[in-house]
Amino acid sequence: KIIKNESRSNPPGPLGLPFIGNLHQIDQSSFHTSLWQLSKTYGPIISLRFGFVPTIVVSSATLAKEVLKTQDAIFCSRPPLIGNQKFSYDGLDVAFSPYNEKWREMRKIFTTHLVSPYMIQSSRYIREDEVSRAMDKIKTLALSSKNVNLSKIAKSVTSTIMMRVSFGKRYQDEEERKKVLQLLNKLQETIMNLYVSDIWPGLPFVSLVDRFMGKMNMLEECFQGFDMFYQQLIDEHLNPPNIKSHKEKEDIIDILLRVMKDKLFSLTHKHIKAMLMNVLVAGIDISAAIVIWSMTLLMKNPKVMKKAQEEVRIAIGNKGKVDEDDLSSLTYMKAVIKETMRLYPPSPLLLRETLKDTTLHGYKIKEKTVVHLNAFAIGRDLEVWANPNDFLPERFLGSDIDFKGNDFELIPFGAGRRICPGVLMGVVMVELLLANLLYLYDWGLSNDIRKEDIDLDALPGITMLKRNELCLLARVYF
Ligand code: HEM
Repeated sequence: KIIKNESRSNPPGPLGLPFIGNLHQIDQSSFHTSLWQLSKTYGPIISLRFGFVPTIVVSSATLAKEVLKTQDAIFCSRPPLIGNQKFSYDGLDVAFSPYNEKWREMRKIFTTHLVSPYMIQSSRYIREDEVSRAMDKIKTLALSSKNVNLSKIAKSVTSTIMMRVSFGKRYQDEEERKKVLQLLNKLQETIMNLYVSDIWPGLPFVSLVDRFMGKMNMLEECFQGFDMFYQQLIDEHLNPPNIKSHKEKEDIIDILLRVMKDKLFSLTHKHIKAMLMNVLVAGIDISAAIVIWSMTLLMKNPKVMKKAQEEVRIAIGNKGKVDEDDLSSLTYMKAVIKETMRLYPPSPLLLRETLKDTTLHGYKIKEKTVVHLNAFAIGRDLEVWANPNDFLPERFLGSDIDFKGNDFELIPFGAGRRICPGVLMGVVMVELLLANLLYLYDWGLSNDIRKEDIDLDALPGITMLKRNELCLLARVYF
């Protein structure tokens, strides 16, 4: 009788096996789609068990509101997974830290110093400069009828911008920037690894198994690569070389070292490195992913492409480039970006952990339950979206729905206490790059490819990146 009562108070879900739970029912290479499929069978709240770890998956806007607003104070922590712990210097950062006083301090530093409106304004010249350099590169390719690898270009732009903003120098040395991009790819891969220690915490020898399987080495190697890179940059900032020629305005490392010196917060170099990790991981891949998915969907929907190009070309006239001041007038392009993030939210799953026992949708949820909010599934929820599989930016015209954390059917940046603090910085970078691509060039496919052939496959990882690079032909319009 007791067992029956207990099972009724748990959210529904597929029956698991002893010891492994539901691990065998999930496709790790496409975690969010796998969870989405399960939600179609079991409903907007499912309970799963990965090894010993109780997990729930939330896949409707109504329940997302309950989790991210009504009960945000209970659902606002993050689970201490092996990979996240490693890359956050054991939770010294903002993104992976559990919810506690220290996190509040770090988040305050992040929002008031690193991604504040002032910081966004003062780094504007960097974004405009980098986007304009990328447009010149595309022009050269266009004039010689060579393919433009937009995936490469988008990552190159977002990485150069974020590295200039963070470290105060422009990485002309391709090798060094490529090394950082490679480390970021490795991070995406290692962080998605299944660690035995995460699945069966508390069992003896689990960490030895992870070690034996080479996973810890991979993690350590990637982490050390970043750590050495950051340390070198911090040292350079503490003992700057005499030649000041390349020094830009105050960068993120300068700011954090200043905060450390002012002793307002008890910062160490490790805290600084953990925050740099957040800036790079969040700023580079995610912003590039949005631009690449937008261009992919525009290529597959030529009418939408035409409308977006007409808008920007009429708004900008013969000026020759789109500046950040011009972005506010590009209503249709902004709708294109929203629609892209509805279908391809670059962080498809928001990861949370409960701080105490609670009740959700009539079900009992225990303290330290891992929670996946499936933004991907919510963006395709038939209850809230008409024709969810169609790419229709028009649905956002004249609609108040935004991604600022108040509309729970569209949560590419999350919501509540843990909402992305970098929204403004990310969005302006995405809009500036996309607007210039649409304004300056007409885009086409090589002869042997039809628009139907462009695939929509995604790579596994915490960021949903397009698996195959998007290569297009550009024709100079201006
Ligand atoms: C443009 C694209 C971006 C998207 C779509 C995005 C998305 C997200 C999402 C979904 C979360 C988790 C929110 C939650 O759990 O509710 C997040 C957190 C975070 N993002 Fe972003 N992000 C973007 C850009 C940036 C940028 C440019 C930065 C920094 C420079 C940044 C820094 C962070 C940090 C530090 C967190 C952790 C917040 C916390 O846990 O308190 N993001 N982001």
